[in-house]
Amino acid sequence: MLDSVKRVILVLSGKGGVGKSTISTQLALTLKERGYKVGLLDIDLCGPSVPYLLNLENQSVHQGPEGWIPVYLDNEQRLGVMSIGFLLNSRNDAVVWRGPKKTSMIKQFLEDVCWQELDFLVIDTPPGTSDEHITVMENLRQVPQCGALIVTTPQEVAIEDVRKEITFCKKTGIPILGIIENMSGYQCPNCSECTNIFSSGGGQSLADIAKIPFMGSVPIDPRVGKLAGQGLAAVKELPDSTTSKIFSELVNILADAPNGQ
Ligand SMILES: Nc1ncnc2c1ncn2[C@@H]1O[C@H](COP(=O)(O)OP(=O)(O)OP(=O)(O)O)[C@@H](O)[C@H]1O
Repeated sequence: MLDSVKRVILVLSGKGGVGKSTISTQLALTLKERGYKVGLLDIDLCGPSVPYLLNLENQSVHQGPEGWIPVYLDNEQRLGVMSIGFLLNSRNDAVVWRGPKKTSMIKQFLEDVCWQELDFLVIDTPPGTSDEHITVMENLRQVPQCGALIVTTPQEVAIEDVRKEITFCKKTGIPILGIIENMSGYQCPNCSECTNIFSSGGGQSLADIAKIPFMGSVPIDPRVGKLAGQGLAAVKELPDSTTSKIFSELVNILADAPNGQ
């Protein structure tokens, strides 16, 4: 039920393991810390990591009279979460489904979850451009305030795949909000110095070439990795970190953007 959702942010990546779920969860947590009502929908059917990242692994989803009731992170119900992970018996269960079954599950996720009134719905997608993406894009096309945030790492191979994501968004008509680079160098937790382990500046130069806003570079910060599994926001726990600054700025941009673009 997306009628009660003001803005949808689709988080995409060309490759797996670039930190898309970390970015999605930290974005949702930052929005919640700013006082927004937020939903986080994990449509990575084969590798749902959001329940783990928010320390909600033992929770399950309940069926209410009007549809599925999301799992809430907090008592005030400011952050609701829906993931296939809540429907599996164990973290080790594998979803071995063909396209049509995946498609109908995603449709259910988009149509049958009672989100209540939401300021933002953040959707964490699987890597690449699969059946799940096509289904979600087709269903979101009617949502006027919907845009995609593309996550990449600085390496050339990841950047190459972002080009495909850009083309995919253009073909499916979803506006691109911007590119965010993750794992951009290693930030030492002791001295805060940042070392570029991979190449640097790839996300920024691709954004310049494609004329897409660049939303910032999140360094590899072991403290951010540790927040995973605890459902904690970097903006609250690590207020002086680069990661915190990037997410604060990202939320400023998203909050100010007219029509979500
Ligand atoms: N900026 C960061 N600093 C430190 N660790 C990070 C950072 N970003 C992600 N990680 C860690 O990298 C691993 C992969 O991140 P994540 O699960 O978010 O990637 P993903 O792109 O969603 O993966 P998949 O494609 O498999 O769903 C996790 O262990 C996460 O804690």
